[in-house]
Amino acid sequence: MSKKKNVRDTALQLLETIEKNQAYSNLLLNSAIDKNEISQIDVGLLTELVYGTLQRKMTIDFYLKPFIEKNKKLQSWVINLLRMTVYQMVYLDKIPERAAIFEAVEIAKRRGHKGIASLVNGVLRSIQRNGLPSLDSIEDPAERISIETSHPLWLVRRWVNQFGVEKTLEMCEVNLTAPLQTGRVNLTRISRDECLALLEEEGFEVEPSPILPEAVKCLRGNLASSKAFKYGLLTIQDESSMLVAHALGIKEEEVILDACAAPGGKTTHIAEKLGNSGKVLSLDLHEHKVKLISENAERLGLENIEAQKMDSRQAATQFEKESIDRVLLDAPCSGLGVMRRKPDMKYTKKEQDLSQLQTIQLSLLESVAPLLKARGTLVYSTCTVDREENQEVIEKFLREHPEFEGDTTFAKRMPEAIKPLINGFDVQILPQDIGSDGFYIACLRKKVE
Ligand SMILES: C[S@@+](CC[C@H](N)C(=O)[O-])C[C@H]1O[C@@H](n2cnc3c(N)ncnc32)[C@H](O)[C@@H]1O
Repeated sequence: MSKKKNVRDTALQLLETIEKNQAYSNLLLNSAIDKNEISQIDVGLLTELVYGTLQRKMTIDFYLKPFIEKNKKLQSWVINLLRMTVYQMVYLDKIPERAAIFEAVEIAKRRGHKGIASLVNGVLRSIQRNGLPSLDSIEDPAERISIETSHPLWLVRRWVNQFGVEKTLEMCEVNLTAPLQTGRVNLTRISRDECLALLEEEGFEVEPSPILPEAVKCLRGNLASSKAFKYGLLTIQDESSMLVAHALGIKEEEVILDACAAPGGKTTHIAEKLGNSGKVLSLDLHEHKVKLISENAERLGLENIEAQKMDSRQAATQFEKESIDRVLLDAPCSGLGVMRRKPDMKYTKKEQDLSQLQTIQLSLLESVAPLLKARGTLVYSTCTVDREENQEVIEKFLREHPEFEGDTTFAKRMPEAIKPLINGFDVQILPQDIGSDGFYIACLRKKVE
């Protein structure tokens, strides 16, 4: 049997690669786990060390600031080692502080030399002895939230402007928690109760969601490894994403266009709601992603999906005008609503990214709008929580397109838990609202001319 790597060495290596190459933490972590380099019992700790250190990076850097300022030439691996160890000392109850410090000093000896090991030991012992500096000295509320919850200041200021201090703090705090996995039962093949029973038989701890009739919450286990998933009875999907197919108000036999469809989470839900009748035209820009839509359709036994590679900004030239009953534009976006799942995103996103995205979002809407039949429904959605990509896009689109209006009947199609959040014909769900990802949905209708 090959010798397994030390879990903290591996975590440190991943933290460095993520920082240097701006690599995605989830992909790197999965690949390290798949390579089977660390022992199975260390998988949980590796995930905790990498995600936790990333999640709390700005707070930890505040604690480490005096030491880093005093030792300006510290190499990046030493800083990451200190971060990872402070994370264990402050946030992980199960690891005794002295054990965390001992492991850090051993790594410093292995990777550096005696001098570095002694510096690491000195910094960590000093924190252990003197405690952490207080955040009370930070007077500005946005700066305080930024350091306390480890979110970039530009983003916190933006959110404070849009949602106020209280909601921003709540959102940032929820972003630090681990998300619950949810699944969508394929009701064309099995009832939710039957699916729950199958999952329980396999040892999963699951319960029905009180929000949507097809949703299940997974409290223990990874649904991706279940037989229900393998045999196409289940899709892993956040509940906020499931709302989209409800917003569309689908009727059997209709033709629905999903303009940004990969990997097919919403396309397959729409196809299920069509009861395998009608047709879903599913487009995506990238060939390899289109393949994912087809694979998911096949796994779920859905035969009413036509997936094809297309730049949907050209869709108006590829399909007949007014030929589609309902259109979904689940637009490419900044993903600020799913930060819980991708902590590295907090440090790589730039404010200017948001306005560039608005241009793309508007041109996609522009292109799909003529394809819709009169009285047809157009749903625009994103997994972000920013006005510039959400309400502003819809306001601009409606200003340019008098043939469209907000569809206020949309509220009737939404579950009770969402109704208080609805603002006429759109809804901005924040991650703290119903325990889902942050998500935006607007529902428009084409008028009869
Ligand atoms: C938010 S994701 C879609 C998620 C998908 N609706 C689901 O539920 O699984 C946005 C998708 O838009 C695709 N995309 C971006 N620009 C596009 C374009 N111009 N035309 C078509 N697809 C595009 C991306 O490749 C990405 O897969």
